[in-house]
Amino acid sequence: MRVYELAKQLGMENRDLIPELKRMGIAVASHSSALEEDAVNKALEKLGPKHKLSTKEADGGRGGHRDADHQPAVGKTVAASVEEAAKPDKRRILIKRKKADESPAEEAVAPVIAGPSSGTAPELTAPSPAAPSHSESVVAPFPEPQSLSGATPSAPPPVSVQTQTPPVKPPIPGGDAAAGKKKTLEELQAEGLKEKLKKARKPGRSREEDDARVREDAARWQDLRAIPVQRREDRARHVHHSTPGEITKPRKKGVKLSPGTTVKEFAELIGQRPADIVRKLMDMGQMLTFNQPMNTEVALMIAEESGIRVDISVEKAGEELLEDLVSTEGEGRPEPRPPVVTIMGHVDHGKTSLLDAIRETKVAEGEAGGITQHIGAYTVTVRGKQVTFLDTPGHEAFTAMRARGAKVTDIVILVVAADDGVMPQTIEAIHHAKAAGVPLIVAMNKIDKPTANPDRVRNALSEHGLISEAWGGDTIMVEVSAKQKTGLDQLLEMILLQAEILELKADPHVLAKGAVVEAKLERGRGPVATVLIQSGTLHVGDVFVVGSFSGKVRALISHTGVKVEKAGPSIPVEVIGLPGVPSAGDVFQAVKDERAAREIAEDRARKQRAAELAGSGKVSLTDLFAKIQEGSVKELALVIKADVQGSSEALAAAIEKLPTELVKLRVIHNGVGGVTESDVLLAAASNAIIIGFNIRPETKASALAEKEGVDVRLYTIIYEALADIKAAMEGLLEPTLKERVLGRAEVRQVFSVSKAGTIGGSYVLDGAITRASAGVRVIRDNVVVYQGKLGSLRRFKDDVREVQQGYECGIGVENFNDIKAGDIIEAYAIDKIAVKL
Ligand SMILES: Nc1nc2c(ncn2[C@@H]2O[C@H](COP(=O)(O)OP(=O)(O)OP(=O)(O)O)[C@@H](O)[C@H]2O)c(=O)[nH]1
Repeated sequence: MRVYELAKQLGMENRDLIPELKRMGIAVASHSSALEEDAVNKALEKLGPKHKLSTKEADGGRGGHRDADHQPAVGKTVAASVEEAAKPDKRRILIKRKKADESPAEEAVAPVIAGPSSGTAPELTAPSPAAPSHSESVVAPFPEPQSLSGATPSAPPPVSVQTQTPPVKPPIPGGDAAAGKKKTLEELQAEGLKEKLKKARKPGRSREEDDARVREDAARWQDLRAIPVQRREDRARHVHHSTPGEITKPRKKGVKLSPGTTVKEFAELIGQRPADIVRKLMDMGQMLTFNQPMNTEVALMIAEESGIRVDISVEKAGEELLEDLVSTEGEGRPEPRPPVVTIMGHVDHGKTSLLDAIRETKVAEGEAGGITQHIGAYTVTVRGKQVTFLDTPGHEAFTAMRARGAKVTDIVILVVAADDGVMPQTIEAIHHAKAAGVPLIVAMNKIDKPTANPDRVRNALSEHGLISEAWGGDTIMVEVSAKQKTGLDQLLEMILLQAEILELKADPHVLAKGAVVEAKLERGRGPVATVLIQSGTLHVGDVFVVGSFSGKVRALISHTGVKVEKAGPSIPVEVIGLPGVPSAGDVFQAVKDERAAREIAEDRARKQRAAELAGSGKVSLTDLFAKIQEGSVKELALVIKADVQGSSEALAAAIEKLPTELVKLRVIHNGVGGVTESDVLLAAASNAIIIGFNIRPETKASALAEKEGVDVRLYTIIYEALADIKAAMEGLLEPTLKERVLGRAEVRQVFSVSKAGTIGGSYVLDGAITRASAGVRVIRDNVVVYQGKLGSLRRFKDDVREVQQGYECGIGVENFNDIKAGDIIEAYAIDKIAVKL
C-alpha cells in the first residue's frame, strides 16, 4: 500500500499523515512511497481512533453536517451522510452538489445508468494493495469503498456522499453480462474530464488534489446522477465493449441519404441543427443555404464526423441518374410530329421579311384571336398540319444550338434573293446545313423584283452542289416574294412534303424533352425560356432539369401569348418557373423526382465548373495525336479562312491531299475574310479547328473561340500550315510556338515624319502596345496587310516602352509606310507551348 492510499483509508491528508508516519519511525519520502504491511498496521493502530471517530461521526451524523474540523482540504462545510445499505452488494452511490433539500424521489429517479446489477459489480470492498484503484476513482467520483464502510471521507469536499439501497430503476435484465457490456455515457464523460485534467495538471499539484477536482467537476457536470461503483476489471471490460454511437450520442446511428438532399433535410436526418451544418460547410469552403442540395461526399464526411453511418440510397448520379429516370419510361409509341424549320441566308436577302410574312398570314389564320408574340419560335397550320419555325434567323442561332448538342432543326430554308444571287453567307449557310446533315429547301426571294433572275441563281447554286429538281437534281427550290406574300403556300407545301419524306416522329406520351431556343430574365416574370418540345408532352406542374437548373413548370405560354396547360412534340412554348436563365441549346428534360432533378442540376453545375477549370474537350492540333491514339478522334474537321479566295481554295485542296491513314481530314467550310463568330460556332459545333491564312479573327470571334475552346491557327505561309497539320496527325508536333496577342491599337490619323516615315496616330483598344512584343502586324478589314517589327512608339514627343489600353500614341512599323486610318496594329508575343501527349 502506498502512503496516499493509507491516507485515504484514514481519512487524512497526505501532508498530515507523512509527519505522523515519520514520527512512528516509518521512512517515507512522498505520498506515493510504498508501505510495508507492518508499517500499515502500525499506522492503522496508531491513527486508528481518529479513523474510528470518523466512522462514528459519519454514522451519528446521518443527514446532518460534519464537523468543519474534519475537513481540512476545503473550508466549505459539506453534508456527508453515509448510509449503510441493507444489501451492501447492491449499493449505489448518489452524488450531488450541496442540495440538501432535494427530494429523495428525484434522487431515486436520477440513476438511469446501465450500471452493474445485483450481486457483483458494485461490491464496495477495499482495493487490494496490489491493484490500487486511485486512478479509477474518477469514474466513481466518491470516496474509496473503505471510507464508505468506515471512515468519513474527506477527499472530495464539495461532494455529499450517500449510500442507499438499490435505485428505483430495476437492474437490467440479463444480469452481469448485459450490464458489463455497457459503459455509461456519464462514466465516459467523467473519464474525459479526467483526461483533460491530467493534461492540464500543474507541476506541484498532488494527484489527490487533481482527483478531488475531477470529482468536483464530474459531480457538477452530472448533477444529481448516480454512478454505480464498479470494479476495475468491469470498467476495463466496459470500455472495451462500448460503441462510438454511445460516445457521440447521435440520435440515429445510420441514415439513408439520397443525392439531392438539401442541407435542411440532411440536418434533420442526422439530428443536428441546419445552422450547424451550414457552419461546417462554410468551414469546408462551401457556401450553401438551407434549401440547397448537399454534395453527397461532403454529407458523408459530416455524418461520419458525428459517428453516423450513411448509406447512399441512389448510387447513380448526374447524367446516369437522368438516363435511368428517363429510360424507365418504356418503349414509347412514336407519332408523326410537325417539322421544325430554320431560315438562313445572306444578309438582306429577306429572311426576316419571309418569317414575318409567314407569321402574319398564317399565324393569324391558324390561331383564333391570338396576339402573336416573339418567343423565338412559332407554329403555323397548313391544311390541318403544323409547321414550326425557329424565329431567330441565321446560321448563328442554328449553329449555337448545335454547338450545345441540340439538333433541333429538321429542315433549313435557304433564302436567296433572286436579284442578287449566291453570296458568301449563302455558301456559309450551305456549309452549316451540310455539316449538320439537315436537308435544305431554297426559297428564291424577291421574285417580284424586275431584276430577279431565278435561273442565274439556280446556276450559281448548282456550283455548290444544290441542283434544282427542275434541272434533274434533288433540291427543292420555290420562288417567293416576302413583300407581296406570294409563293408562301407553295413553300409551306414543300416543307410538309420534305417532312413526310423525313418521317418525323416523336412519342407524345413520355416525359417531355426539348431544347431551349431562347431564354431571358423578364421583370415580373423572372427567368423565362422558350422551349421547343422534341418528344413527350410538357405539362404545367412538371418537374424539370435544364442546363444546371432544376425547377417546376409554373406556367406555359404559347407563341400567341395564351396560357396553355401542355405542349407536345415540335411545339414551342414559354416556360415560367425556372430558377435561372439557361443557354440557348440547353436540353430541357422533365423528370418525375424533384430531388433527383436537383441532384442532376447540381452535378451538371459541378461538372461545368470542373470543365471550365480543365479547359474544353475540343480537339486542337496540339492534342490531336493523343486523341487519335485514344480513339476519340477519327476525323479532323477544318474550317479554312484566307485573305483571298484563291488561297483559301488552294489551302483546302492541299489539306485534302495530305496522307490520311490515321485520321480523315474534312474541310467543312472555306471562305474569305477574317475569322468570324459564325466560323467559331461552326467549328465548335463540328469539333473542328480553324486554319487562318493571312487573316486575323474578329475580336468577338477570338473571345468566342477562347470560350468555346476552339483552336484557331493562323499562318502566313501555306506550307507551314500543311506541315503543322501533318506533324499533328503523326504526333510530331514539336513544342509549338503559339502566338499571344498583347494589344491592339486602332489608327485614327496618319502622320508623315521625315525621319521615322509614316506614323499611325493610334488609340490602344485593348491590352498594351509594347516594345517587348515579338512583332506587330497591320490588319485592314481583318486581313493582315503587313507583318514586321515595331519601329517606334511614342506618347507626345517621348519614346515610351509601353502604352496601355485607353491611351493614344504614335506607332511606327519598321519598313512599312502604308499605314492607313482605320487599320488595326496588333502587337504579339510568341510563347513556346509543349505538346500534350
Ligand atoms: N421587293 C422585295 N423586297 C424584299 C422582299 N423581301 C425582303 N425585301 C426587302 O429586303 C430588305 C431586307 O429584308 P430583311 O427581311 O431585313 O432581310 P434579312 O435577310 O432578314 O436581313 P438581315 O436580318 O439584315 O440579315 C428589306 O428592305 C425588305 O423590305 C421581297 O420579296 N421583295
